[in-house]
Amino acid sequence: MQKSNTKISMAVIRRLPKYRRYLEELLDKGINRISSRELSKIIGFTASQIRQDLNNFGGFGQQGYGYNVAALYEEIGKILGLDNVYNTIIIGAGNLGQAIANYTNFEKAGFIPKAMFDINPRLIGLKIRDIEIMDADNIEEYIKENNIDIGIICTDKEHAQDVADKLIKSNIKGIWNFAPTDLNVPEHIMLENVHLSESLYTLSFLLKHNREQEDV
Ligand SMILES: NC(=O)c1ccc[n+]([C@@H]2O[C@H](COP(=O)([O-])OP(=O)(O)OC[C@H]3O[C@@H](n4cnc5c(N)ncnc54)[C@H](O)[C@@H]3O)[C@@H](O)[C@H]2O)c1
Repeated sequence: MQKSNTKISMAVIRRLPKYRRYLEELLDKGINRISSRELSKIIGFTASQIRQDLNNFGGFGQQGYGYNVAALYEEIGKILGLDNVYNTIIIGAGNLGQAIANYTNFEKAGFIPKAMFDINPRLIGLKIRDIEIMDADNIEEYIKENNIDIGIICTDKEHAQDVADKLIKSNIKGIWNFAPTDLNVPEHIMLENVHLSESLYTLSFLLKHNREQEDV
């Protein structure tokens, strides 16, 4: 029973992949039923936080029984849209772009890498696994002809906004941005940033101040 999740806070949504990861581990161990208290022990959120989070989506637990791990895992996957398949392209076929192209688990989760794009003539025409690196001049045409949902930006930060503008013009739906810059995108484009250096500098702070990390 899934309620509309339009009003769910981003804080809750950002916890869902973690729930799903722990539930997958439980399934791998053959555990099919878990109480919010037991889940709390392994995941680190309080039991009431867990109940509150999952109630947002209609609640999957039953008093005295707890949660059915497989059902909850599947439902969270659906809420996250992981029952869909997404066509993706990677723009910037350098170190990071190639690493992402080589990481087959994204593909297994339904994020299909259809092509890569670069401006470097030495890269154009090469393949990473079976994914061809194409000339960045052809991005817009390719997106329109191949029903691409997500553009993954792996260029340097100086070119990232130009690339984003091209993606937006071609009616891309989502952008996964790895360049360390804040992109300007219209509201209808879903944008998710991965700023690795910010995470590293947070670790630096934690080391310097010897503070334990807290989940918010
Ligand atoms: N490699 C990492 O682990 C890492 C870590 C943190 C952040 N990042 C960020 O990710 C991005 C990529 O890093 P990298 O190490 O892969 O860099 P890289 O220099 O190896 O690759 C960048 C690629 O983007 C291409 N490019 C530049 N402008 C382009 C355009 N307009 N269209 C298409 N391709 C274009 C370049 O030719 C190059 O091949 C950078 O913004 C970097 O700051 C990378």
